[in-house]
Amino acid sequence: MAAEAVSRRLAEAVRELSGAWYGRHMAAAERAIRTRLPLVDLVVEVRDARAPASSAFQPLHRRTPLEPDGRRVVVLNKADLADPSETELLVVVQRWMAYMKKQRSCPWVAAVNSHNRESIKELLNVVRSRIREIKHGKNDCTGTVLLVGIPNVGKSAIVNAMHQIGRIGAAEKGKLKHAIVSSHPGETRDIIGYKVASHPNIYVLDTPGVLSPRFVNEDSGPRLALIGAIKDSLLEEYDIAQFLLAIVNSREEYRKWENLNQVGDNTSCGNSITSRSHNNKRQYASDHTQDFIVRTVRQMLSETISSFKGDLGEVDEFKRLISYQLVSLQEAFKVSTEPSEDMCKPVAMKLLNLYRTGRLGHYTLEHVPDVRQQVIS
Ligand SMILES: Nc1nc2c(ncn2[C@@H]2O[C@H](COP(=O)(O)OP(=O)(O)OP(=O)(O)O)[C@@H](O)[C@H]2O)c(=O)[nH]1
Repeated sequence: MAAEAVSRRLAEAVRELSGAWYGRHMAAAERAIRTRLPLVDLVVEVRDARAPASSAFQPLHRRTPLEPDGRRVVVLNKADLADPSETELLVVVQRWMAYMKKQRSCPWVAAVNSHNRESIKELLNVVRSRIREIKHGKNDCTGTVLLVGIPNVGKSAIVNAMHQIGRIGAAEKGKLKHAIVSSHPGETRDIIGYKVASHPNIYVLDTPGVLSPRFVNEDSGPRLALIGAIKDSLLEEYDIAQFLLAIVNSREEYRKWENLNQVGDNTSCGNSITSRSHNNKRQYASDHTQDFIVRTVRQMLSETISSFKGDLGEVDEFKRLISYQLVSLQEAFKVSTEPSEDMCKPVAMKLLNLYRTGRLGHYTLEHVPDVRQQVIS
């Protein structure tokens, strides 16, 4: 309840923006994507594994979808940042639903980490086999794939990885292109094609991120702000950081940070989505415990939650803890500013950066039972 109150405040701030993120450029991109939808063989919809429902690409769902051909693959990217057990469960549930329905209209769902070679290879295999199916097994054909999604979900990172890993000829390797990857949303401005495979030839079109001005769900705004799909500059970073702390304080992850100084961090989750099935050392993500700042921040958060004497079920008490944590974090981050300057902003930005790069643990913001109905239909 108390955490929800913090979330509601951010939801209001997002609502007050009235879709300010949806500018002329995004509207033009949406039109261009719609024009291409009927022309391509396959659509790969990229979502954020931490918010699989809120990060759905609305333009696909508002109009007659691509089904019943089932020419859609849903990629839950940034699986390394989500709670691995929740992502795996969602993928399994979704695949079962597809199997039970025995319809090709259910999209194939894959959890991916675009920084992980094996993960991208698996995705390439799925795309390749889908294209072969659609082209009736012909190897000498050409397939086109439209990669769509909201801003900052990692479309360009995926296309770069597929382009580099895809089995294209040595001569073609010299012509490798690079899509712009950035931690800020809205960097991709044009639709650009990349060859990712031969026999059959497969071209993937990377598209600009499009986030609809209105969300289906009231709770989506804060989640989309936290995962970085909405430009931080449109909101107060401090509000987003408070929402993040509300989540951290409500989950159990901090308990693993209690004894950081004594025995080292035993929170190593690795990248269990992709690492479980492969024995490649490089697939294990760092748990960042060698990073002094990360350790200090985790420890500080753990201590402040454990030692808090107030009632965390009470909204005011819960907010008091968050305010206290944000002040304590100034020291942990070694933020020093002039007395006249606002210390909150740099602290909030640093905290968000830790979360968005997976250094503050693995949090899925939407749980499987809640999203199953709406998530991947
Ligand atoms: N941890 C992690 N970070 C990722 C992953 N994929 C992408 N990123 C990061 O997410 C940020 C956004 O990636 P982009 O590829 O630029 O996202 P995009 O969807 O093309 O963004 P737009 O240009 O806004 O449409 C970058 O900082 C990437 O490094 C992933 O699987 N895991």
